[in-house]
Amino acid sequence: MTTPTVVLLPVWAAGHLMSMLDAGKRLLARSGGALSLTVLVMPAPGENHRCEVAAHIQREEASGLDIRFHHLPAVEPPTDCLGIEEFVSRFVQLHAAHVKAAVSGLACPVAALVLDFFCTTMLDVSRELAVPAYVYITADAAFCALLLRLPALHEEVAVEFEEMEGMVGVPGLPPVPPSSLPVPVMDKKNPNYTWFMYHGRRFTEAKGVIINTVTELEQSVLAAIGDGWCAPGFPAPAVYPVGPVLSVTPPAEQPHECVRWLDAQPPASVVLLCFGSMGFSTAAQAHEIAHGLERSGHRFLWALRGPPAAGAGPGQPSDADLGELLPEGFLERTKEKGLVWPTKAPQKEILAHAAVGGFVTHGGWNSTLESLWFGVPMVPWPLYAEQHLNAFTLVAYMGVAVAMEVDRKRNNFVAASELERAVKALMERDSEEGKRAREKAAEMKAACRKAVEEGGSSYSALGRLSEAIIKGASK
Ligand SMILES: COc1cc(-c2[o+]c3cc(O)cc([O-])c3cc2O[C@@H]2O[C@H](CO)[C@H](O)[C@H](O)[C@H]2O)cc(OC)c1O
Ligand SMILES: O=c1ccn([C@@H]2O[C@H](COP(=O)(O)OP(=O)(O)O)[C@@H](O)[C@H]2O)c(=O)[nH]1
Repeated sequence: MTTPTVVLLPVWAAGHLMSMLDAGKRLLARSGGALSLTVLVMPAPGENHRCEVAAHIQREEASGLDIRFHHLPAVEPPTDCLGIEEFVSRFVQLHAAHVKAAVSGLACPVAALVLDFFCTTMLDVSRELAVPAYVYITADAAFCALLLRLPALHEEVAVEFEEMEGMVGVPGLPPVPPSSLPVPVMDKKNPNYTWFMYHGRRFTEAKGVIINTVTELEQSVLAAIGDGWCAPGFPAPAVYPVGPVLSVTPPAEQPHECVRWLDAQPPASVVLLCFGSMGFSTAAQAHEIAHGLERSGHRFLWALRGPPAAGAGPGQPSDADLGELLPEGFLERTKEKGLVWPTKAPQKEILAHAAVGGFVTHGGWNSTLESLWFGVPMVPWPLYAEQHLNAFTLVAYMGVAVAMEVDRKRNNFVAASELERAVKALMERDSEEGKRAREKAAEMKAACRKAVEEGGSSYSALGRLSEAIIKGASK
């Protein structure tokens, strides 16, 4: 009989697709040849994403691993969506018939369907085809716990969360300030919110949730999910914390200009500022950052992107026009101390460099895991998606970051004085706050590395997952 296959259904966003593919490859290796991998590829909406996805797939196909890519037919994207979560969820839903046809048409037995958390509408397909389904969470366990809890929270809190008295209870987490909830949760009237509730409710129908996190990082939250505390009255999903799932590639033969600059800096002296694939600064905000950095006196590597160009999509920052974005004379005054990089930077290579001692980050989950993998403490500056929740957990729960005041009502504005304070608190040897975050980040670096080694927590979770899938396939 042919090897049973695990079918992955990722969404096209790089931070989702790559994470899921890497998790799938680890599962493949852990199954010892008992499973193969099939990836269903939805044609990404938008030329940019299509090219990015094609490049990733080309690289994977050249790797010689037992992965088959099955390209689904294109569908007409919905045109009346109010936000990204609604768009992604509805766009995925329109692929139901194609996913069903693709899965039922596979020549080998299908052991499991693994769905990105935006794809829970496909749980109907898995039920119709009697294929066990798992949900893959590209973010942390705290995000998973909140989504599981959201339908009940919705009933308990009649007003907008911002208007409620007190804190939000999420099992396993310290009380969460309403101002730290993810963007789509901040407006109950928006379909994005309804979709988040929908996905959270449907997580309980899956055989299990696979989370890109590490047990040692989120022990109490993972226990709360697994014990059914997040959605009482519904089946508790089996939990598989398999992270950190990151693709850390060997350094390039020709070191990048950022890396060459770092080579000339003292150990742990540089603060990196980088804001994910969608983050950008207006000129007003860039001025505040520049003044804050200059006044902090610390060395910096700043990946600066500008607002999307006319005609570009909302999630596509432009390469920075430094003359337009930075204060007069800033580059000249700081040329001995800093580098401003005006386009996408090689973030993982930078974080791996011994000269980097701190990271001001938008707090996307992949960036967070990369920072912890290299033991770099953070100052979170949340911008979009679930990043405000991440910022809270990094500071108040995991203890690996120093807090910074971000004005959510003013487009996540940070004043120069506040950035200066946070950078000093993070970087200075005699700062108690910084010392705590540095020690905890170093501890988590060790925990992350141990987790993926033989016998480690994530290695074991992957083993349990592989066994559960193989057992399900043989039924
Ligand atoms: C988690 O909830 C949200 C996710 C996203 C989101 O959307 C998205 C759309 C694209 O077209 C391209 C992307 O790269 C992309 C990425 C993305 O999520 C990122 O996922 C990471 C792993 O989960 C990480 O946690 C980051 O913080 C996310 O930005 C968008 C969104 O609202 C804007 C969400 O609520
Ligand atoms: O200038 C940049 C910005 C981002 N990234 C990478 O893009 C990913 C961002 O993922 P994350 O989940 O942090 O945030 P998102 O961009 O999805 O919001 C991470 O792997 C980063 O290393 C990068 O290499 N250079």
